[in-house]
Amino acid sequence: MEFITVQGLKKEYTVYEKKSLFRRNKRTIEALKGVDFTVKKGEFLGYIGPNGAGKSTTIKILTGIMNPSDGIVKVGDYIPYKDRKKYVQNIGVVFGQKTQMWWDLPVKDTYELLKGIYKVDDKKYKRQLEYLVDKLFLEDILNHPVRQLSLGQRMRAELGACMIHDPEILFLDEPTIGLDVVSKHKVVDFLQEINNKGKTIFLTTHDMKDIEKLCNEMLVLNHGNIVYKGKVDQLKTITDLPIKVIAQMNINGEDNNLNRILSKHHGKYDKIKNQLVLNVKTKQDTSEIAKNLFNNFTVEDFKVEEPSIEEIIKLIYTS
Ligand SMILES: Nc1ncnc2c1ncn2[C@@H]1O[C@H](COP(=O)(O)OP(=O)(O)OP(=O)(O)O)[C@@H](O)[C@H]1O
Repeated sequence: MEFITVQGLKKEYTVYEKKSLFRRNKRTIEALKGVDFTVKKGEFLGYIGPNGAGKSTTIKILTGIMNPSDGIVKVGDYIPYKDRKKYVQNIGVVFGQKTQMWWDLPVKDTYELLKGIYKVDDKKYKRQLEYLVDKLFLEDILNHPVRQLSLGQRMRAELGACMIHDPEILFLDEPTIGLDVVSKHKVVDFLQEINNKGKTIFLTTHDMKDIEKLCNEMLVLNHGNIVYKGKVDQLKTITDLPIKVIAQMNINGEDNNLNRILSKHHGKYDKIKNQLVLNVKTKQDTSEIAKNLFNNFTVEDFKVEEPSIEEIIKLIYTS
């Protein structure tokens, strides 16, 4: 079932640039140029793109903060920018670079204010708070003012805040930005846990490791257009970046079999390091090569290196 539907989404910003004391130029920035995608209920979607691609603009429109210039946007039964008041009862939002909590209040007071704003009944609030304290390790920070928290503690508190009303969907804009490894683990594990429980998550991040770990689907945005949508692991099949086969093996003199492998797979044999490096097109090729090498040579070490998601993304961004 589609939960989010976006069709032909466009957003233009008008900016004025000062030309002289009395004159200014009007310029239109096309931040989104007709974006289409759907997100299913329970999906964990990674939304990525280089700086200025239009990710924040999309999130602002999806969360009802901003109107689109054109196109259709539907989340559940709502049109975010039209039904804003009712709509926000059903969503949770975290902007990693901004706090949405009351800076001077203890975390718990913010939660209680949110309880009132979202009209969460006492029993449900108590249950949800217990759950969040347990899963986000909030016990020690509940009574601390937000301004005293470390970035990692604050992010856990923010995630708790956006879950007080137990929304169906979360929009997270860079929730792990600047976090150390331990804090990041806690956030990532929590997101995995709530997605396993059925929450739909729309995540923007520059961190490919988070995307690989968490997301089943991904959208890649570049210059206001979607340039890839599909499974995270399938991304590896859309570029022709080679798979590297690296073998440690000692070869004396000329060997016709080796020469054939080298020319077929654009490879090199380094006689000083005793190392063979091949650039292979498909995974099937790698098992054939392994068979051939192990049958015909003394192979001390053999490894296959697939292109990383970072390399693929870099290629997509620059093409
Ligand atoms: N309020 C605004 N007024 C004018 N131009 C804007 C405004 N907000 C964004 N833009 C422009 O729209 C384009 C898309 O910006 P957006 O912030 O959505 O990108 P982004 O993918 O979120 O980038 P980043 O990763 O740097 O946050 C950029 O060219 C940006 O300069």
